[in-house]
Amino acid sequence: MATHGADSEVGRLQTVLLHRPGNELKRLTPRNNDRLLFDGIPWVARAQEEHDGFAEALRGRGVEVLYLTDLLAETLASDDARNHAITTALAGLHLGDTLRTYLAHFLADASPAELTDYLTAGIRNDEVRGGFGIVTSLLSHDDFLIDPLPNLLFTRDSSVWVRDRVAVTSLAMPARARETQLTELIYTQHPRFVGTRTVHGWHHEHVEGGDVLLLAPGVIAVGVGERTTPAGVERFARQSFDAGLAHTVLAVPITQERATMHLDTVCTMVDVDKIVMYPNVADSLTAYAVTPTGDGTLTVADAEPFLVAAAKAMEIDTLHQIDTGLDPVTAEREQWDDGNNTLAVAPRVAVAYERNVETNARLEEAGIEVVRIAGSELGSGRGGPRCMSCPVTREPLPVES
Ligand SMILES: NC(=[NH2+])NCCC[C@H](N)C(=O)O
Repeated sequence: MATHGADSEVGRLQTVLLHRPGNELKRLTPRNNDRLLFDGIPWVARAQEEHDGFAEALRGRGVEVLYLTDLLAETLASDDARNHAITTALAGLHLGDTLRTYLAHFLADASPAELTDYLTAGIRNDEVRGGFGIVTSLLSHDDFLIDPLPNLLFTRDSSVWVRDRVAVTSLAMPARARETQLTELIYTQHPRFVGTRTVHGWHHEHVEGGDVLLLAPGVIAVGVGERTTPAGVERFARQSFDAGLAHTVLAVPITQERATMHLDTVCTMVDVDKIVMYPNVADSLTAYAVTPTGDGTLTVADAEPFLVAAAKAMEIDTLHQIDTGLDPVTAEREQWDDGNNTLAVAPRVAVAYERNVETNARLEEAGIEVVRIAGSELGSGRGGPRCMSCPVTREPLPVES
């Protein structure tokens, strides 16, 4: 088993998990896009081109790019994994036994590549050639029997590596819940990952990877808002302490609304002690430091300004906020377009959407090298370079002497 893991947001990125957008995006219509968490209908071919540009930019920096669908298809070569994937995908109570039995046979006959496509792009009622019964008649022709997963694109949310373990997350929105069945399958059954120890899981309280920031080795910030719940952060903190993954978890309340669905929509680390932050929240963001007591209980400190609590936990003088100095309107526009959602490939080198001209200029003024990528179509799902990537391996940060 290769060694995987990450203990920061900025250690040199070695291996990353991406999902190249595919047929699942072709399922989006003006009637289902809200439910499927897209703000528009992307031009799929262009989204793929943009995504290929993203992957190339990463490879150009020496990063190994893994694709989720490749790993899934390889995983599904095993009968055990296939059976598991089929059973969980068909567990929904909307199917009924007649259709479920038909689909189970149909999917069992599919090749690993075909099955991967069905599991990610879904199956519509009118695409099925058998299993006809009362459910087929009463569902409408465009109802999904297996939901498509257009948000697989945002691999950050469906798993997160902390040190040498991977947390399979628990996604809050029904449109995304099934994603973690796939990441769990990959991490438990793909030959590359067999033996990896996991924490959390889709059956636990909600925690999404976009809320989890590895501020420094041993210090994890977790946003709590639309996606990660208070109970989710409690469970995650306890598990992280028990597994020796962290000594402090900072629970960071964020506004429960779409524009700030995850902590990484308002701030991301760009250096060991530098964070780019949406100016409109910078003054109000707070954190509760959660630490273990040793007897299994948790100590919760009073809320403090986020940057103060973070610096204390990280044992540094100051966590510097890159002051983008933007006026509130420009700041709000660029936040919406994921200007603060950068992916560090090394300390002081960050991938960002080219469209966020002002934020990028401020990053450069602060000494951060910005690797720009196109994202006009990718951005319609509301996610930037950080959301679209799950770091599997980062070089550990050098230990300060
Ligand atoms: N880590 C993130 N900010 N992910 C963005 C996810 C966007 C996705 N459409 C959703 O609503 O879930």
